[in-house]
Amino acid sequence: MTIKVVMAGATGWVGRAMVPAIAAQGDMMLAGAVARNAAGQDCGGALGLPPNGVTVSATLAEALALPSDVVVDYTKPDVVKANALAAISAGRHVVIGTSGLGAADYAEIDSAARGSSVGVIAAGNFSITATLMKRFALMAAKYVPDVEVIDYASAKKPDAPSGTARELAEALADVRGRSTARPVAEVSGVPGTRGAAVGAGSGVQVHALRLPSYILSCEALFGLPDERLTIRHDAGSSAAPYVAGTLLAIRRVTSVKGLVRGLDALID
Ligand SMILES: NC(=O)C1=CN([C@@H]2O[C@H](COP(=O)(O)OP(=O)(O)OC[C@H]3O[C@@H](n4cnc5c(N)ncnc54)[C@H](OP(=O)(O)O)[C@@H]3O)[C@@H](O)[C@H]2O)C=CC1
Ligand SMILES: O=C(O)C1=N[C@H](C(=O)O)C[C@H](O)C1
Repeated sequence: MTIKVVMAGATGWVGRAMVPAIAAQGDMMLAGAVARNAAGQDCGGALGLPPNGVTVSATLAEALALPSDVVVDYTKPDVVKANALAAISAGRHVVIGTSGLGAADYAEIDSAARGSSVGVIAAGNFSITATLMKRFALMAAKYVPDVEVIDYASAKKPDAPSGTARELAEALADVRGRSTARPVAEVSGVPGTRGAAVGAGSGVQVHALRLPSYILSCEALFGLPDERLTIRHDAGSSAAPYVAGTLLAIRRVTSVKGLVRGLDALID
């Protein structure tokens, strides 16, 4: 079966890496593309590639008027949830790369997907080394309950924390034991400097830095008396590392019902 894929955010940093990658797969075809500024243009031409016969739509609703199986979203944090729910209600499976959503949003998306008998795979980071970072951090959290997350991104990133840090903190909060840190409510001075708690229960403190020069780096810091462990991922300047994980999710999502969160759930 050929998987017909709609790429929402086709002209963006990740989308423009995904479009030729999808076209190069023997079991996939690009069935639609969404981006406002290139609306009406041939998608290949809009990316400086040979024409591919897919006309860019201004909205996902427009792209959903044509047949497709999977919608991939790499758009913006303020667009992704509505896109995902619209795709689900149109009976499409969804792969979510866009950041900005948390556990409550994903619970809603999961319920909608189950209601429509479609699958959703979402990952804050589709790169293999970021996924390993999450896996190693979750292993460490079983032994070391005191952990905090530092989230480094560019000065212009519109959301905080990043998708990478949010998924990591929410997952860490689910497995780690009781922190020995003084509760933030009992801290004097400027308690906000202790970061924000992300995740269930008392959460995991996340500290988001936004500075020119960073793409995305994420650190889980674990502390025990007289020793520390740092597990860190650094993203580079190309979108290439996200392509293979997103293609894997496109293949897997057609046999999923409801939400699967994290690329780590798809790899052994
Ligand atoms: N999960 C992962 O592994 C990764 C996640 N990300 C996340 O993915 C998201 C996208 O990142 P990136 O590719 O850098 O973003 P870009 O800003 O480079 O691209 C965004 C794309 O979405 C389109 N878009 C934006 N707003 C709308 C809208 N309202 N309607 C339709 N299309 C829209 C843009 O086109 P136009 O403006 O013309 O509409 C563009 O094509 C971010 O949240 C980022 O954090 C990034 C890398 C990896
Ligand atoms: O906005 C970005 O650039 C990135 N965002 C993703 C996130 O929010 O975690 C990750 C990616 O490495 C780059």
